[in-house]
Amino acid sequence: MSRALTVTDLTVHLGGRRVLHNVNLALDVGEFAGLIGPNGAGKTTLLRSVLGLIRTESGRVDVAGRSGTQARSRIGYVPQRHEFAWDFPITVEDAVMTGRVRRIGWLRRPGVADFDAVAEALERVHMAHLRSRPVGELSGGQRQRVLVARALALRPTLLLLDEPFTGLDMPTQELLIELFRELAHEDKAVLMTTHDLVGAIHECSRLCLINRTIIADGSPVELNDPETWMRTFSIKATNPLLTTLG
Ligand SMILES: Nc1ncnc2c1ncn2[C@@H]1O[C@H](COP(=O)(O)OP(=O)(O)OP(=O)(O)O)[C@@H](O)[C@H]1O
Repeated sequence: MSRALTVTDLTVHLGGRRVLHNVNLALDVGEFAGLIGPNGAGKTTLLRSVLGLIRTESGRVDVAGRSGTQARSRIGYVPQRHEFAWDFPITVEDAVMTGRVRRIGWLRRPGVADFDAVAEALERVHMAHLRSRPVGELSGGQRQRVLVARALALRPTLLLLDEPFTGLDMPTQELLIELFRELAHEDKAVLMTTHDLVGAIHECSRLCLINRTIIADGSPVELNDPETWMRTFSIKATNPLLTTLG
């Protein structure tokens, strides 16, 4: 099993406040991990730090044994849906091709390999038949599938997903969860933030509980101590969430 991601002693300050403190996390190819924590816990900040989009105070990020720009070229990122410019007048195929820009270079034209990667990514999310549709005409579920295809077009080693199920109906959630599991079984590691705790416990092979730092990390079965969940979410022992999670 090869290591896809290593985060070592990562500390991040934003707006003069410490948002992440000494975060340590390691993920192997084959793992489908859920990054779980309350609002403001630093989940998105951690993903954006791994992507190199946020200046870190200290610490180190390695992707597939590399750091810096080389490492980032191995990451596929699915941002929250509202972060994409859906009113931009481009087709589904063009939107997915933007995922290849780092590989193609800003001023070059896409080649055969790029069109192949885009076609394959669209097939995987069942969107090939809509490749010529303007992105502004898509439903929420279709938009989410475009974002996933855009990340896959890069053929990444590590896939980072920021709340991919928000506002999706059950069939679309099922299609995506099945895809994420398959991708992990192939040659990737998948790290997903989610507020769907029950779903994460059922679907993820690993859970990373975070509240500014990693509170606990293990398989859903290993994380059976209510104290851990109480610390992560700052809740009392009587909170119904603990009963729901079993
Ligand atoms: N650009 C910024 N400048 C200052 N503070 C920021 C900035 N971005 C995020 N923060 C703060 O960092 C903390 C972590 O935010 P982040 O979005 O990473 O949390 P999260 O766990 O993803 O939350 P949620 O579940 O609500 O999406 C929050 O307190 C937030 O207000």
